[in-house]
Amino acid sequence: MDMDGLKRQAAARALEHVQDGMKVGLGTGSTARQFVELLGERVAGGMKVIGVPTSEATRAQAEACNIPLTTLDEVDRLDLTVDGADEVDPALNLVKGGGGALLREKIVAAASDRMIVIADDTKWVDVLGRFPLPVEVVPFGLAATLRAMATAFAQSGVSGQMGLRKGNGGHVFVTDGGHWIVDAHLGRIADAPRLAGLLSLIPGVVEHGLFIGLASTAVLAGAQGIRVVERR
Ligand SMILES: O=C(CO)[C@H](O)[C@H](O)COP(=O)(O)O
Repeated sequence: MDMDGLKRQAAARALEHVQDGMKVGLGTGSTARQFVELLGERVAGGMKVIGVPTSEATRAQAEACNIPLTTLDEVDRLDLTVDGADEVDPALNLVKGGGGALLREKIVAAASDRMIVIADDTKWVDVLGRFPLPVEVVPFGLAATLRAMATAFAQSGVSGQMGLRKGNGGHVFVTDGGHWIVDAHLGRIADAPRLAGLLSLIPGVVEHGLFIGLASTAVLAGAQGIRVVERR
């Protein structure tokens, strides 16, 4: 089966957890896209749910699928968020933000009673860090923020190149929130919670792509079938 087929399988399994009347966070990326498409089919069939999208791209897709939407200004908690990830480790800590939506993704996940991560099984890693860590920053004072990030890396025992993410045409990639993203090539993050805490202390860092203790379930689709991992 091709990658899209695996992503769809994971999305379909997560859909089994969506019940009538739920408020659902809608993730971003190619795997979350499969979930939104399948949810749209359920809505067309009469299921009553209300979604909160984690990006403008997901909002556009959900609207096209006629999924009713709301915001976190209008509802308090969400029952469930279903989102993809760039990496998942055995503690269900994640690297996210490959699609640049990490800030809204984390806000929505943190407002949810449960987060189910859906992915093909290439995203499963023993230790986070093979995928470059996205860090959303404000443009003002970028050099100072990069220096502070390098210090945070050293204090948590990692190092590596940092690069400002470029989008189409080589222009700086701008997030839905109007910020920039620095991708940090760290290789191996032995203590992800510590690094997450240190990055959160830096004034110019808006948010980082380490999702610690947010995911409760991972649904991983591979050639051998689907594996469901619950956080202990
Ligand atoms: O964090 C994300 C977007 O900010 C995505 O969930 C992550 O990049 C995985 O994307 P895909 O499902 O396309 O592999």
